[in-house]
Amino acid sequence: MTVKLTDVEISNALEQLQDWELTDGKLCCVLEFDDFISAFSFMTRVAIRAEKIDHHPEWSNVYKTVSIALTTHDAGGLTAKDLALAEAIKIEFGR
Ligand SMILES: C[C@H](O)[C@H](O)[C@H]1CNC2=NC(N)=NC(=O)C2=N1
Repeated sequence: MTVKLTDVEISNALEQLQDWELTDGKLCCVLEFDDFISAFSFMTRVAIRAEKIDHHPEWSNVYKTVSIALTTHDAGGLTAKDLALAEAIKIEFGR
């Protein structure tokens, strides 16, 4: 059973994660790349990391923009798994 983060834990996490905001209870960001191939290769790298930690993003890609929303469906809110995936995304984005 995955434990939901508290409001304090969420606001602490948001302070660490620049580029991210809370929208409808999900951890969201919109990332811009130089071109489509950079955006899509980023998504491929994140997909491999997501599969390894068994936690998957809700996301979409339009040309060189990738929009991401993280939540834990099993828990009905944000958990440590979302923070772990956000960290992996941050590493792959390069900040
Ligand atoms: C069985 C498996 O662990 C679950 O279905 C996982 C897979 N990836 C997941 N990803 C996300 N974002 N939320 C989940 O609740 C979730 N559950």
